[in-house]
Amino acid sequence: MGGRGKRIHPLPYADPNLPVQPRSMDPSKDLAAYGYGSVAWKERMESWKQKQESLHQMRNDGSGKDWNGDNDDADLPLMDEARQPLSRKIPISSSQINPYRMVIIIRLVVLGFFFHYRVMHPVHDAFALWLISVICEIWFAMSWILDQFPKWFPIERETYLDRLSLRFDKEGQPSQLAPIDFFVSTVDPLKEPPLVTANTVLSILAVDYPVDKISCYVSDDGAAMLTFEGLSETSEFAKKWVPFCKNYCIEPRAPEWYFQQKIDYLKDKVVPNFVRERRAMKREYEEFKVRINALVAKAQKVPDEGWTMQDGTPWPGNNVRDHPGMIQVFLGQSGGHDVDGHELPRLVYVSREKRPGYNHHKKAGAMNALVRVSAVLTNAPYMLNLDCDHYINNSKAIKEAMCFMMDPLVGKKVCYVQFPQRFDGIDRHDRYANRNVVFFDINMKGLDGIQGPIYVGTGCVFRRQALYGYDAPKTKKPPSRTCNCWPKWCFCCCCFGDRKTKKKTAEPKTEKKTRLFFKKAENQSPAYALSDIEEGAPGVETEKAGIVNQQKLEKKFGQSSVFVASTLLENGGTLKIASPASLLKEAIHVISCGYEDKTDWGKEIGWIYGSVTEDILTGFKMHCHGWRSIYCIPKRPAFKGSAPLNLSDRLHQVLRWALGSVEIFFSNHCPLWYGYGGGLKCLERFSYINSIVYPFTSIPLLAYCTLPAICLLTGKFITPELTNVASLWFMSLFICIFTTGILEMRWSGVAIDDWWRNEQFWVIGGVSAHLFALFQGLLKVIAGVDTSFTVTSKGGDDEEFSELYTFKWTTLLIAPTTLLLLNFIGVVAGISNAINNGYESWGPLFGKLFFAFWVIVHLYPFLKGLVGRQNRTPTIVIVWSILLASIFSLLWVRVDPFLAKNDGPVLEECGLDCN
Ligand SMILES: O=c1ccn([C@@H]2O[C@H](COP(=O)(O)OP(=O)(O)O[C@H]3O[C@H](CO)[C@@H](O)[C@H](O)[C@H]3O)[C@@H](O)[C@H]2O)c(=O)[nH]1
Ligand SMILES: [Mn+2]
Repeated sequence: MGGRGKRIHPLPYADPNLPVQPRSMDPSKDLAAYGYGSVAWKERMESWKQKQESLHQMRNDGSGKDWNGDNDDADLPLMDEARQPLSRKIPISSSQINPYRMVIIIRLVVLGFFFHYRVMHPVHDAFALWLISVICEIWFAMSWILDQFPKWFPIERETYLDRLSLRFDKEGQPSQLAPIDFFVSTVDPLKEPPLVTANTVLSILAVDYPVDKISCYVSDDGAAMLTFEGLSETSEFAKKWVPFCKNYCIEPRAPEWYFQQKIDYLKDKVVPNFVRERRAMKREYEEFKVRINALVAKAQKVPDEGWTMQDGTPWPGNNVRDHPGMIQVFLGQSGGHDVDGHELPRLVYVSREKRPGYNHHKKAGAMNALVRVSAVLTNAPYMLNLDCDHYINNSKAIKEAMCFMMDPLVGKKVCYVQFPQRFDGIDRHDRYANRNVVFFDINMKGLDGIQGPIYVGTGCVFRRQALYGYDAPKTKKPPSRTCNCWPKWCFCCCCFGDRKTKKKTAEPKTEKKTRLFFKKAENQSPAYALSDIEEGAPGVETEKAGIVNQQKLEKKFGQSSVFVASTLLENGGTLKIASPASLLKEAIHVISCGYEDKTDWGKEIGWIYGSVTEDILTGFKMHCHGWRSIYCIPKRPAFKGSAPLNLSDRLHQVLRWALGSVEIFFSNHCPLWYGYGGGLKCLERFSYINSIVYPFTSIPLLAYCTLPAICLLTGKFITPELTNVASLWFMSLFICIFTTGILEMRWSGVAIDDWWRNEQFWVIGGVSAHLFALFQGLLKVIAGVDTSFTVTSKGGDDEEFSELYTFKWTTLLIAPTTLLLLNFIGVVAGISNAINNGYESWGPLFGKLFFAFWVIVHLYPFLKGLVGRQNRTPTIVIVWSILLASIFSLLWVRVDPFLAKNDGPVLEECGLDCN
């Protein structure tokens, strides 16, 4: 991990010859955006209101002025439908958002008075309790502020797919939609079943987009022949599946989920052949599934001599930690057509080289390898990355993204379009808040009104140029990288041509389809020397300048002229003169493990290294470069994935996320210090800070959850006896907290149970996984213990929810279990004590019991998970009966184990010095 000294990189590539755009920072605009209640803010509100009105008018008379908020003064003349903006911002209605904002302000004021009271009124006979609780409360208040204010300007968006097709995809004309490369990452075929990956790949190949514009790259970090063979089977099955999807417009286009739908599949279907074809296809899919199962069964036991491929050669990836890079192209122009004779999208298997002694950077490293391979082979200007279990659920998803990316006005500044993560197969009550609804439907909408949502690792369409570490273009004039402003050596880039010309001149395939392409490590060298690229570029001077430039770029992007040349093509396209075989050779070169040495990969370019939550870091970097991102929520969820169902797996996932945040906190990319003076907006920074400091909240949370038990056991409390004024502040604070919650649910449409699950899991995760993450993170910083990326298993499709009830013991369970026990004991002790001491002691007890109750209800789903299903009812009954039994027995015997006398030598017993 880099030192903390080098934090700010004002202009990382200040090379005069490079098309670096100065950052688009407009201080006046930024101030206006964040000075709540200031004059500027009021003006902004006014102009917004005016805009709303004119917008309304425009809708009514159907004129097409650009009203996409980002370009206030862009004057598009009134034009026909095809020239209208492709998307629109929909602010939350003021009747919903204004009360919400008002309550937030009130809450802030009340909080001030609350703390004034708390600080001025220490509890003298329980000073430690008071001090700890006040510190915790201050911390909670601060984390509330970090979480709350990025939700000040929530927005939603609407896309116009019909306008997109009118403009770029007219019928009867060659489509002008931009090409896109799909990335799928997989690592362990046992935890991530090949059938799951196959479904994802099939949903990509069948997506509703021109075939010649899409390519699918699958990264196999496990170098598993099972994955490879699974993909080979998948490519064969795709020849039947893809035309079926397209002919009958079915959704979703992942067969497993399509056939599993419990809806009337004949609804809206009018083609007479459909029923017959569907039946046949279902059969085909079942046969395919069995073939995959057979592969999986075969892969259970590794033969002594390792795996052998069908042609008899040994599988190059037999040693997972030490193997060459492998690439295999399935389908595509020369890989056979579908059963209707149409072309299929390219499907590329990629397993990057692994050697001992190299840091492979987990998923981020895999993604960067794909960025380079795809740049060499297809170089689409956009790419979409998906985890192997996240299939395309809405075949129009890519078009949705293009409504932003290809919009001439909004698009240029957009680095990525993030879709919310949605899940299948979660238990109805979503016990462990797997759906994360609060995050995806509240926080992310809030961020979209500022600088855009954070990147969540999957379901995200990127602009390739934004991943290359460039600053965002200025608002007014989007950059045009035409060749006349470039040194001559770049001329050859222009003859790379775009895909369409390439398609026509495609060369005969030289590789036999079944042969896997890989190369031994010893003689890895660039397949293209600089001279190849410069062929035909006249002029010694310019040539020299070109070489210098080229060298600079190679220092940044690595030693591949083909790759470097590809980075200069803003609109994509590849080298026309090269044969597929030589391109594959180059592709092997760019996935070799030494390739990234001494380059900017993972530091400034591509997916950023240094954290197991590479996603936060990667998005953060782009926002620092002044890009904005877009949050797109189509009616039909764009992508769907799976989530860990049982308690232990879920806690481990949350542990990894929290650990990733702690890693970022201690890295030089910590949002608290990094990137000032760049393009990162203030509230956006708040949100990033929130997303990396939250594991630290686990410490005050743990303390706060222990307090009620201690209070009950000792008979002390964290506040002195409340005066009327004081209880007024307490009450108002409670009411404010409650109302913000309610109003938030109202504008976002999140249901109360989702919201409540989120609260519960915040406590459960907080006192277990986040706490551990903190320790592991510190261990990493102090002792250099490396962190690992444990993938979650993407369950099978066996018995429904059986996963939910599996119980696996892990140390993560200790802290919450102890808390639960302590609070139960506290309740028992408190009640029995009150009974012993007569009527007047019930009043103060009430507050403490409420406090303990708060802890117990938050941990309730945890208790359920602990208890499991087999003896679900009995065990809970047992727990409760133990509780009640002890209360009554204590009452009966009238002994009090915790209080010897009424006025308290208890303090020594609990170990707290409360004075
Ligand atoms: O060395 C590795 C480790 C993981 N992966 C892939 O990373 C993805 C995510 O792994 P998963 O176990 O499903 O993690 P989740 O917690 O479910 O994933 C969320 O959180 C991750 C960050 O921790 C993000 O990378 C993911 O995109 C996001 O969906 C999977 O496709 C893996 O195949 C690799 O390619 N190489
Ligand atoms: Mn996952």
